[in-house]
Amino acid sequence: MTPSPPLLELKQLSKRYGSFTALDGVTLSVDGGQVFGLLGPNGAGKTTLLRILATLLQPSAGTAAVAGLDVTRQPDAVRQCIGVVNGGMGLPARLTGREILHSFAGFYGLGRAQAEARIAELDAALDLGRTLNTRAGEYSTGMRQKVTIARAVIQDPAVLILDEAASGLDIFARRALLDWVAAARRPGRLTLYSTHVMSEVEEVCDRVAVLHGGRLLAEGTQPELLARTEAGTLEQAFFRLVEQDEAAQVGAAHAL
Ligand SMILES: Nc1ncnc2c1ncn2[C@@H]1O[C@H](COP(=O)(O)OP(=O)(O)OP(=O)(O)O)[C@@H](O)[C@H]1O
Repeated sequence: MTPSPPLLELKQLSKRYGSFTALDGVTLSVDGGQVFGLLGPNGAGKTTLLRILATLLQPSAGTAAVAGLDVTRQPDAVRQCIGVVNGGMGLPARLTGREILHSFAGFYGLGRAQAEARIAELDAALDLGRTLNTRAGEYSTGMRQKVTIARAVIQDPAVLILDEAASGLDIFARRALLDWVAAARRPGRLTLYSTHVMSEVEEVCDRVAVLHGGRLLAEGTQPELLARTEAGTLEQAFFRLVEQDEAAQVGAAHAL
C-alpha cells in the first residue's frame, strides 16, 4: 500500500510584502491524526502562512501543499478540502445560522438531509442553540464565532485551519471548542491551531511549530521542545527559542 502524503507539506515557503520578508524559507511536513499548534509572537508570520494555505495569498517562493494539492496550482481543489476560521470572516447579516450552514453545505455538495444531520451533530458538539434560528446580524461575538466554526467544519474538512478561533468565546463556548478539537483528532484529518494562548496549545496540540520573524525556529512534540530548550514549561521553551533567535540575528548583523 502506498503511504498517504502528509496533509501539510511546505518547502522553502517564503512570502515578501515589497521588500519585507514575512515568511522566510519555511520547510515543514505534518501528518494527519493530530492537532498541530502554530505559536509565534505578533508579526511572526502565522496569519501569512495560514492565508497562503487557505489560498487567499500567493507565496513569493517555495511551495505549499494541502492534502497533496498545491495551493498555487490547484486552489479550487484545496478550498474543497479545507475549513477556515479567522478573525476577519463576516457572516451574511440577513441569514439565520441554519440558512448559513445549509448554504455552505450546498457549496460542498451535501444533500439537504445530510446537511441537517451534520447541523444536528454540530449543534450537540458546539451548542449552537439559539444561533440556528437567529439572523447573524443579531449575533453576539460568541454566537458569531460558533457559527463561523460550524460553517468551517460542515463538510468535515481534511484540514481545519483555526486562527485564534477561541477569541471572543466565553468559558463555556471555549471549553466546548477545545473539547471538540480534541475529539475531532483522527486519521486522515489535521487541525492547525494558531493562537497566542499558551494553555490552549498545551491542552490540545500534539506537535507545535514556533515561528519568529518568518522563520521556523523549532517543531516537535511538547516534550521534545521542552527537552531541546531545557525548559520546564512550554511558555519558557517559547521564550528561550525566541531569545536565542534574537541573539543569533544580532550576531549575524554584527558579523556583516
Ligand atoms: N499586506 C501586508 N503588507 C505589508 N506587510 C504585511 C502585510 N501583511 C502582513 N504584513 C507584515 O508581515 C508580518 C507578519 O504578519 P502576520 O500577520 O503574518 O503575523 P502574525 O504572526 O499572524 O501576527 P499576529 O499574532 O499579530 O496576528 C508583520 O510584520 C506584518 O506587519
